Amino acid sequence: MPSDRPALGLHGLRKRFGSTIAVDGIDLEIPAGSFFGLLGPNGAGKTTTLSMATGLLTPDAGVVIVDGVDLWKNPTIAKPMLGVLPDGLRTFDRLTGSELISYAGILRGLDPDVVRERRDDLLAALDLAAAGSTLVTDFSAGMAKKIGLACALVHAPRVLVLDEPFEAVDPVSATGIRNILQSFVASGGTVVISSHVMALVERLCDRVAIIGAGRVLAEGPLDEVRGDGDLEARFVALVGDTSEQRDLTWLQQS
Ligand SMILES: Nc1ncnc2c1ncn2[C@@H]1O[C@H](COP(=O)(O)OP(=O)(O)OP(=O)(O)O)[C@@H](O)[C@H]1O
Repeated sequence: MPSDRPALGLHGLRKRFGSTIAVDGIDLEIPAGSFFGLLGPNGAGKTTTLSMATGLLTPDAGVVIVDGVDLWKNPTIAKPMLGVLPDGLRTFDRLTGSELISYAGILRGLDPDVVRERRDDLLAALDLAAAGSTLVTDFSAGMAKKIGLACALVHAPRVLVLDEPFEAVDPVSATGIRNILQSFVASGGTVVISSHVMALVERLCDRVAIIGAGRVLAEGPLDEVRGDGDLEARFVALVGDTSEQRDLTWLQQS
């Protein structure tokens, strides 16, 4: 059973890169057992937020609490509770997919026999048989995403934080990933994803947050955030269309 304690709490998170304020005071509580969607336009601060929430990027200010443990004060206790799929993080590209999953498992302190068993399960479940013996450097974008997901899952963490897990993944694989994540949540696990695909978020997530310019614009149960319309309409209403309207007449073919 999920506990009453939030699986992940972000309190007053801030991050600035030079003159760019990427995250401007984000507060979010993600209940245990929820499937949480983090939405926002390009450059809204999703990746920066998730990087700070998972110990990959030091916040300028703020606190991250994983199941009651302060991540930045007690990383050795908090980090093993997380399974993280970062966005575009470089990895060891002279390893095969299979070796990379094993490495992730060993790094988490798992017994080698357990690692082997889980690695084979993950390669099969994520349809990664070919990637198992392919060097990371030769991966397609979708293969890299799926191996990254396998590395995030191998130690059976309590909380999965996945930055755009469905990006570049084919529809059959996406169905497999959806099934894995949904049964993880049904068993009491917590999933946080960022995504630009509204239909997917509406289908999977029970809670969402929409962020813009590094701030939370709306947060809560999916039905409350989207209100009477759909999520895309709410997203556009909150974020606004900032693109300049121009007719690209030079693009017209006749
Ligand atoms: N390492 C960095 N150095 C400088 N600026 C950065 C860095 N990382 C992010 N930014 C800036 O911080 C802001 C937020 O970026 P971030 O990648 O968090 O947004 P995002 O919501 O994940 O965007 P997208 O949907 O396009 O992936 C942007 O203005 C970006 O240019």
